[in-house]
Amino acid sequence: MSECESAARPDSSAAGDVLRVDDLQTAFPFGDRMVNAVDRVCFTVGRGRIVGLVGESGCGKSMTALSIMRLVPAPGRLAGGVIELDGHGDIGSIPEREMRSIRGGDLAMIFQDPMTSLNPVMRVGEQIVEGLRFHRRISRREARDRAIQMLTLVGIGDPELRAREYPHQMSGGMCQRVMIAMALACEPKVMLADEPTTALDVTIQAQILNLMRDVRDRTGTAIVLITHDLGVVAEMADDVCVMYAGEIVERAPVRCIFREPLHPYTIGLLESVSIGQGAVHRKTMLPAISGMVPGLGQLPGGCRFADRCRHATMLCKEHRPPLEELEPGRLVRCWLHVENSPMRVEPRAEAGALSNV
Ligand SMILES: Nc1ncnc2c1ncn2[C@@H]1O[C@H](COP(=O)(O)OP(=O)(O)OP(=O)(O)O)[C@@H](O)[C@H]1O
Repeated sequence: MSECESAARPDSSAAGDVLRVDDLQTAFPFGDRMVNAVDRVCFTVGRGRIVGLVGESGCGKSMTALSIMRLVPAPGRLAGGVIELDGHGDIGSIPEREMRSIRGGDLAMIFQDPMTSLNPVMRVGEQIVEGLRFHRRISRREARDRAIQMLTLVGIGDPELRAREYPHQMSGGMCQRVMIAMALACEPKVMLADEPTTALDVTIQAQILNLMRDVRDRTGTAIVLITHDLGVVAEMADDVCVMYAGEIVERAPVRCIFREPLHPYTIGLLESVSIGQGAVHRKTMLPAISGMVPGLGQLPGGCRFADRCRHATMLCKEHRPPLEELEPGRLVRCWLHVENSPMRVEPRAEAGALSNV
């Protein structure tokens, strides 16, 4: 059994999990060995829930999503674990041919740059129609009606006219809406969204986030939202997975992450932003956490955050902490919170004590 297989699901379990990722490992060659860029990652996503994957650049967020899509770039490869998608079983081990019918169907992904998904030489309406015809047995006419319906759903005015345009005739925000329309056309059970608003200006960003939440409410599609932006997480996510150097270091309902973060890395991330009046703002003065995420060649044997953590002891440097379940849906990978650890502190006292990471 994996270290988190027995751990309780986040709050989502009541709604029924549509995605269960367990012990996911994705490896890349480094010198003469394989190193896990995604290391034993576990989380679940309930129907209609939004799970935020957060962490600095290089923490393994995108690679986790690409692994779930089975799109790991060579020479990387899935090295272990289970990816259970509702109605399909473990999609980590099915033949590629079968996977192709799931990608863009029950499992969709949108990227930061819509141009990675949109075909520049095909009219956008036609692109949605093509996706629908590949995944669903419907006539061209039905597919065309559905494409217009989807463009309307994502807030594109004059959809009949817009459907005949090419991506280069549209703004970045419009293209992102088209990509979301494409991703949602087949009513996926899960949509993986990798920094979907990072490239957009603030007003459009808010519109796209509202749109995603609205679509989730209307369709019940579950969303895995990848971002380095805690403001987006605070606004959108139900549950949060904080990633560091390929591992999940904290997993909790969103309110716990903001009110009572436990992992020194989560606390450091929160200290690099200020939260007020319901919004999260980036501070300009910091960085609150000095140092950098270790590269694949320098992953330490013990706690991967130890070199940047002011609480680190020899125990942390030499031994990898387990992902400890403190209460259902609340998990943390830090010796400060492991039962019987000599470093253990009481969670509530510690939230204040650690405020200065
Ligand atoms: N094609 C590749 N070959 C080798 N290593 C890779 C490759 N792609 C990613 N990695 C490594 O995998 C790790 C995780 O990268 P990943 O892109 O998933 O991080 P991320 O958290 O999504 O960061 P960002 O927000 O910058 O995309 C990093 O150490 C990165 O260097």
